[in-house]
Amino acid sequence: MSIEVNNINKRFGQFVALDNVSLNFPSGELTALLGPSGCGKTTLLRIIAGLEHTDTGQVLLDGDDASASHVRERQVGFVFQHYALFKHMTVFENIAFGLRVKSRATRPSEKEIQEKVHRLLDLVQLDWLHDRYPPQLSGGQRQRIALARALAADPRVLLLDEPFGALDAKVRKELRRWLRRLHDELHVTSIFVTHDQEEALEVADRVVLMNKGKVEQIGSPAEVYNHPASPFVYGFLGSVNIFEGNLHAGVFDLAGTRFDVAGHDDAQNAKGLAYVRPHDIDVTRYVTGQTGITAQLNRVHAIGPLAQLELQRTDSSEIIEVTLSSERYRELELKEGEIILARPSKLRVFADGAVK
Ligand SMILES: Nc1ncnc2c1ncn2[C@@H]1O[C@H](COP(=O)(O)OP(=O)(O)OP(=O)(O)O)[C@@H](O)[C@H]1O
Repeated sequence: MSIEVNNINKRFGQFVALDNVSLNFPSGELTALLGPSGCGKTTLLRIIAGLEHTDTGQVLLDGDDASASHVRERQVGFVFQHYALFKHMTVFENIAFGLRVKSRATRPSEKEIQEKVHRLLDLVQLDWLHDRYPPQLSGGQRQRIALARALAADPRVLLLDEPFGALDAKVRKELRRWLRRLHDELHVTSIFVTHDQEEALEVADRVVLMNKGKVEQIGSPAEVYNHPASPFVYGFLGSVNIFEGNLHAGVFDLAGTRFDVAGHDDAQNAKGLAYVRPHDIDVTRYVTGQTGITAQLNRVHAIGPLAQLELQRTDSSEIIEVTLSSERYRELELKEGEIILARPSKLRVFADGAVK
């Protein structure tokens, strides 16, 4: 089922939680809603589910206005961070619960319930735990059971609100791969809320980046990571260095090095801010007369295939983060404390006024 939200506005008192949000969630895709705490992700999810009303705007499910339809009619499955499984029921009965409470006319037979629950337990690879009680499960197992329980009702949409938020890093990683595989099998339209950028980039078909109740960017994980549309997205997805420079007629001057930058032809001696990823900076030993940002090499952290360098500009106290391959770092034979030159190989410039 496809989901469309149009011009959604939502306030809590004076606080604007969602500011004119319009989005499309294509059928069968797994979309991540990503953004910092309080940006409105959960509110949007609850509005789609029908658990929260909008002030203005529309939710369309498969093209039909859902405003009048009750939560139950929307056929939405939920998994939350702390999903309350019934502690006094076995795993099997937890999953069967939604089927058993159906009205007599729609309730499956006992045989059908048995078959369906075992099928779901197979799907989440936990059939061997069917007669355990929730307190006898690990956190990761509990979330997989929660997902099986959400799937029991044959939802047309699956909404997951930080489903792995309470688990430790290693289990989170395993579970997000597992979720991706499960999604590839089932293809239920799914929306996944997270504030963890790595999780969103690894799991989702598409990422929606939100900030302060607004959508900042929508795209595939590669698009949003490689081509951030705004300074916020740059800063939120990975580390970034910000350099101030002069922007004039399509040229950005950074400490004497000039870069042609697209989209700024009209700029007249304006202040610009260049956003540069740590791996898009090269460094060389200092040579008089060569251009580049002069900096002192403060510290190096070289473990594994990458070397992380911390530099301090000599003309200000600003710190620059640089990532090199360990091989390149060894070739350079640099020493901590040495003065070196840093040169961005790729940058994206925003006029100062565009930076919020
Ligand atoms: N029922 C409510 N009453 C008042 N304010 C609310 C209510 N629900 C949410 N808010 C506020 O709306 C904003 C958005 O909340 P929301 O839960 O959607 O954020 P979020 O992006 O999911 O954040 P988190 O990652 O912390 O869960 C927050 O500032 C929150 O305090």
